[in-house]
This record gives sequence, C-alpha cells and structure tokens, in this order.
Amino acid sequence: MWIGVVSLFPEMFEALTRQGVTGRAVEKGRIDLEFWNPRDYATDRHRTVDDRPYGGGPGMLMKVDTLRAAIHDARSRAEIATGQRPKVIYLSPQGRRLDQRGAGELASGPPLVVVAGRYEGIDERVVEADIDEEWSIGDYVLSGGELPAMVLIDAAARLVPGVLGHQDSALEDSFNDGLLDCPHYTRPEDVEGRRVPEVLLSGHHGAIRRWRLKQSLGRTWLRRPDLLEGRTLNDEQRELLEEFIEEYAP
Ligand SMILES: NC(=O)c1ccc(NCc2ccccc2)nc1
Repeated sequence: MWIGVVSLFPEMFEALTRQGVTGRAVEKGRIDLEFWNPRDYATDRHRTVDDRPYGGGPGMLMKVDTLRAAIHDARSRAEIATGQRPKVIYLSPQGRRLDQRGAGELASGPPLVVVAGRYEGIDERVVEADIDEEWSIGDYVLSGGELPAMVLIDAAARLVPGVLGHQDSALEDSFNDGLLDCPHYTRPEDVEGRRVPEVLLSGHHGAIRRWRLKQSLGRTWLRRPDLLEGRTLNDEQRELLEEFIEEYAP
C-alpha cells in the first residue's frame, strides 16, 4: 500500500518506519511511505509555513501556498507510483471517527495522502479543494495531526495482506467482527496462584474456540454493550452469551 504524508515534522513518523510490524512492512515493501514537508516549499528567508487567521483570534493556520504545493506534489507522486488517484485525508477533530471498519476500508482502498495539520488547522478552502475525506481518531485536540496520522496509518497498514505474520491475528483482534477480544494467556501456567483456564491447556480446539467466543461476547456485553445493539447473534453466539450472563449474575 502506498501512503504519502504531508507534515511539518516528518521525523516523527520514524516511530512507524523503523519499528515493529509497520517497520518490517516498510522494509519488505508491503507499505511505501513517502513524505512532503510544506516547509520545503517556502520561498521566503524565514521559510514561513504559518499564517494569520482572517477575522483575528488566537493562533495561526498553516500557510495556504506551501501546504497546497506539498499536497499537490504528494498527489502527483501517488499517481506516478501507483497509477491510481490517491484519496487525500486530513486528520482533525471534525472528521469521521476512525474505527476498525474504517481502517479496513482505508486498507482496501486507493493509495492515501495523509495531511497532518499543525497550529489551529488549515484554511477551509484547502479542505474543499484538496481534501477528499476528513478523519478523527477521537474527540480530543492534539498539538498536531502527526500522532493521529500515525494511528490511522498503523490501523490501516496492519490490515494490508502480508503485513502481519499470521494474517488471522488481525482477524482475531479486538473489534474483529465487532466484538472485544477474549483474554489471552502465556507461560507460566501459574502467576501468583492465578492459573490459566484449564480449557486452554486441554488441546480441545473446538472447546477452546467456543471458550474464546464466549469470553469475547461476555466482555463485550459487560464493557461495551453498545457494540451488541442492532447486532443479530447466531444461535451459538446467543447460547454462549446467555451462558456467560448466567454464570456472571446467577
Ligand atoms: N482527534 C483528532 O484526530 C485530531 C486531529 C488533529 C489534531 N490536531 C491538529 C489539528 C488541530 C485543530 C484542527 C485541525 C488539526 N488533534 C486531534
């Protein structure tokens, strides 16, 4: 998957490009990450990249011409590198809330150009002219769009085929088919008297699958009942959840 990033602080993205799953995916060429810094398009002596807001008020906005030039070059590069027109995304608290389903859509869609804002954001005409979709990672304001951009890129990249070692581990993640994840255990069998559930040591894969599904359903019921609303459970799921509820509040 090809992803272009427009940011004043491209070095922040080394957290993605040099570490872990995403770092390996970049190394293996599963993910191409390229960067454009609006500051490189500044022509004045001070290399200005911010500008004052019309109407006054505190703070600055990203300067229009340097930002647009960077987005334009990233878009052109995407088309040359992939033969596809990219989807240009802007991270802001005003955007569509990112969730696992959205990450899946982004992972299976066209190449992305991700624009990370700084200051108080960007001129609305740049949003209208150059941005295809606005996304948010949550209802809070950060000092810049870089961390949200990295969250979005990581969430999407790990769903790109071949990025995760076990493809199915992405499927078993929390929010896979909309349920929270079950509890996980590894060695030792006993941690301060707390033992691993026997079923997981039994080798009975059917029982293990059902136990994990029951735990996922139960946890979702307990912690995020909203995720169960409007969702029809199949017979097995309904049975397992009823069992869980029975045991939880007999
Ligand atoms: N919740 C998010 O996804 C998010 C995105 C960006 C951001 N900060 C940069 C910015 C501030 C104001 C306007 C536009 C961008 N903070 C949070």
